[in-house]
Amino acid sequence: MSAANRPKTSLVPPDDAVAPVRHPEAPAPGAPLGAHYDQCFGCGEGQPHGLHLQARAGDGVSVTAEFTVKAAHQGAPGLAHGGVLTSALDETLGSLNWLMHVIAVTGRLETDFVRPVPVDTVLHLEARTTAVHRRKIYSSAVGRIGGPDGPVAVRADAVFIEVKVEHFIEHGRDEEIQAAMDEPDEVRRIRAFEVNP
Ligand SMILES: CCCCC/C=C\C/C=C\C/C=C\C/C=C\CCCC(=O)SCCNC(=O)CCNC(=O)[C@H](O)C(C)(C)COP(=O)(O)OP(=O)(O)OC[C@H]1O[C@@H](n2cnc3c(N)ncnc32)[C@H](O)[C@@H]1OP(=O)(O)O
Repeated sequence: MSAANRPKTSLVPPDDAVAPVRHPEAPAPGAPLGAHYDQCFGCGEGQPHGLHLQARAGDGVSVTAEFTVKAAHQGAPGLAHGGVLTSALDETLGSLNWLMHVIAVTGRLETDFVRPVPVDTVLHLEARTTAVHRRKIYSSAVGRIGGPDGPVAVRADAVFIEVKVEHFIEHGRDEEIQAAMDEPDEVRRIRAFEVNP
């Protein structure tokens, strides 16, 4: 069966899924994770059009992040675009894989929009990995408004799929791949993940 015809993977882990394992060298709870790629739309500091999300490690395999909705993120007048909020959730969920020293891409992501999010609102994001099954990583996130304990405005469930570094080298545009390979920090970061405990 081709990948395009495969039935959607359930967002509920199978019975023989296992608990996620925090890597011994993962940043301590409270420490910032830093950007995984300077030009990333979600977290890259060098990306002028990006969301500039900065995730911090939590306990176990969990993270927190804040995202301020700007005027450039509107869908309806004065309200955040749902796709932008989903991007913020995707990035926050994606950063969880860093705590396990696993390189993974989003396979499936489902968002519930619970409350409208006005411009200038700070979205307080929290995400956690709940289970791992072979290459599949199951994670969930919520975004609250009005403070870290405020009401939930968005929530999402996702399945990430573990990939090798070669995934990016094979599929990425040569120009950007070459530039990333010329960055010693980027290469060190990504190569460190190839050796798992
Ligand atoms: C030294 C140079 C460095 C260069 C790189 C530099 C930096 C890169 C660093 C980090 C970047 C990492 C991540 C980015 C982080 C955050 C950004 C947010 C995350 C994203 O925004 S990321 C972009 C959007 N994302 C994609 O661009 C994926 C496109 N897609 C594919 O590339 C393939 O489709 C793939 C790889 C997903 C699977 O392909 P495949 O052939 O490897 O795997 P296969 O088919 O064998 O499936 C194996 C098992 O996964 C299940 N499975 C497969 N596909 C699924 C799906 N869609 N949903 C649910 N489950 C799925 C199967 O059901 C099976 O499950 P089971 O084991 O139970 O049978």
